[in-house]
Amino acid sequence: MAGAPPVIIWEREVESLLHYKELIPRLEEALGKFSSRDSAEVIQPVRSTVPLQKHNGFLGLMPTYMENDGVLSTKLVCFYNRGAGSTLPSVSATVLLLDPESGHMKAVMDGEVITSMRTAGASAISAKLLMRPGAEVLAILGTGQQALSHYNAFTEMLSFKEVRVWNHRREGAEKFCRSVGGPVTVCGSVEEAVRGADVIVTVTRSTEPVLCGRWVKPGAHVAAVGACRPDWRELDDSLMKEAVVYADSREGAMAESGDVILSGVEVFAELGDVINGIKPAYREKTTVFKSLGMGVEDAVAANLVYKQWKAKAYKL
Ligand SMILES: NC(=O)C1=CN([C@@H]2O[C@H](COP(=O)(O)OP(=O)(O)OC[C@H]3O[C@@H](n4cnc5c(N)ncnc54)[C@H](O)[C@@H]3O)[C@@H](O)[C@H]2O)C=CC1
Ligand SMILES: O=C([O-])C1=[NH+]CCC1
Repeated sequence: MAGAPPVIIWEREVESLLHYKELIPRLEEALGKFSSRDSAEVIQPVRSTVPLQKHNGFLGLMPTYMENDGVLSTKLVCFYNRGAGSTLPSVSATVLLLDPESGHMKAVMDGEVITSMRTAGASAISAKLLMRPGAEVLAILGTGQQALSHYNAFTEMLSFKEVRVWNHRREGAEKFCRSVGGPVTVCGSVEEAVRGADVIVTVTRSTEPVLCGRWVKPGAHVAAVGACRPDWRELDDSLMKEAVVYADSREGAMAESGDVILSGVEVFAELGDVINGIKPAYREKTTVFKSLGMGVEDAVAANLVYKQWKAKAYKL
């Protein structure tokens, strides 16, 4: 017999219920649980992906089960490499939260805010763990959705004296500056943006390297978020070979990251290995965190949204 119908929690409401201060500690815990490879903690296969050739995109299916926490979810995410003229978003997502015992659907949620915030949250964790102490300059390459969430997460959770942005279309960077709260410098080239930067975030839709190792200060930390297909790149070979490479999921990076696969480098550790104290954080070296995005990040974010929604609905 079917249970109660699922609640529907859409974009504005997700936005009002999800906050980095609550999300980031849960993400950190989840990354650690994922890397423990304990099936009672997290079961999360590498996402299966269906090409949407006609639309230059992909549908990714991202199921996750956290038995000990009683959380079962799946995200359906479509991501596209849109042409310059398109007004449609590059990422469109829905998260389904289920009761693991009955299989009934508890909630259907907008997944775009969740995707933006959990991705930026994971990158902020990578910077907290891997950037040099006293980091002052943040450079963001790309000025779309992920750039905005990364700006918000990094300025809220960490502290920088200077934020620089670059976009392949200058008007995009200028619009970004007008839309954020604090001071940001628009740079005319990638080199200008990243020279001397302590932390660099790459959040572009590029399929070719945009960031070259020769411009990157030794000891800088790079959170590489775009290029989530095996033949897409954001970082050049010299940077990949110079850096100690961390990833959210080793299997994910080896299956999906063009920067890892095509440069031929090894993933040194998962972020969760560092969180679990299994692998060191080489803060003094140049480090790359290759983010592909994981279902477990969506699961904890969606579970948090659902709990907050229930607390609000029932005034708990
Ligand atoms: N690692 C993860 O968990 C996630 C990764 N992504 C990926 O992150 C990237 C950014 O996503 P969004 O911010 O949502 O996209 P968006 O479309 O909102 O922003 C993309 C930015 O890249 C710029 N861009 C487009 N073509 C470019 C090119 N050839 N060279 C340099 N810059 C270019 C655009 O002007 C824009 O500033 C995408 O590749 C997306 O697939 C998105 C969600 C999660
Ligand atoms: O994890 C995620 O949701 C995505 N990774 C690449 C595009 C969307």
